[in-house]
Amino acid sequence: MQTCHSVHDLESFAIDKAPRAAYYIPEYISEAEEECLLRQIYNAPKPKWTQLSGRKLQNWGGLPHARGMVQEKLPHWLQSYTEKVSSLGVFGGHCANHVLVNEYKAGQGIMPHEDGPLYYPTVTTINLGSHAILDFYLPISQENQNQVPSTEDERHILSLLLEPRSLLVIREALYTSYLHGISPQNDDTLNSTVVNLDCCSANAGDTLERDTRVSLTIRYVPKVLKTPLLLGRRR
Ligand SMILES: O=C(O)CCC(=O)C(=O)O
Ligand SMILES: [Fe+2]
Repeated sequence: MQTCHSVHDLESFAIDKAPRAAYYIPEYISEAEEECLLRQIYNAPKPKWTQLSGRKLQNWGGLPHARGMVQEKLPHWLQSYTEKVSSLGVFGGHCANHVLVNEYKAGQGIMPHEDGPLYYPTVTTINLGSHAILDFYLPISQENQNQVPSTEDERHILSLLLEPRSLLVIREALYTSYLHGISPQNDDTLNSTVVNLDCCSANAGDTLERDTRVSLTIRYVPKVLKTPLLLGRRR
């Protein structure tokens, strides 16, 4: 297995058939690390979970906000992964300070969306438990609505298979100019729109049954505020 310690090493994991830039590293963490992460996630206090319509999530590091994020210290079990991923140099020399943990049961997903301007324009995802198919779409905007097809199917440009223990990195135009989402299904048939099968253990034509998947989306929020607690201490 190739090792990956810097942006330079990362280039060898670039997915050529995707617009710039997607990187996919299979078996980025071990089975023991995967188990340990899942144990920590499910050991978190119940109120840490927020139930949304198609998934539930844990937010770590603070709530991103236009005025700045009041930063919260990451727990040690996440800190080691934010450091490991940041050492790839994907956050412009900064260390990731924010992690969303998403849990999807079979049949759940996330609507096509952009991650928005509060984050540094790179997202890194550690995949746990079960696979997902991440779909990318051309967005519709005021300016391009006449040039872009109207149905979601027609705007779909490609998909990526995310297998358990892999790392995905999305940045540049693929991050800023496309939408991404996961459709709410119980299984996925791997067709020719899945462009990273060369690097996966599953094969074209396979149908993969979904089980519970947990993703860690690790990001850097550039705008942070000093904590009110610290400000309050000044005399
Ligand atoms: O679970 C995933 O891989 C996608 C999550 C996502 O798009 C997000 O948290 O913004
Ligand atoms: Fe997203």
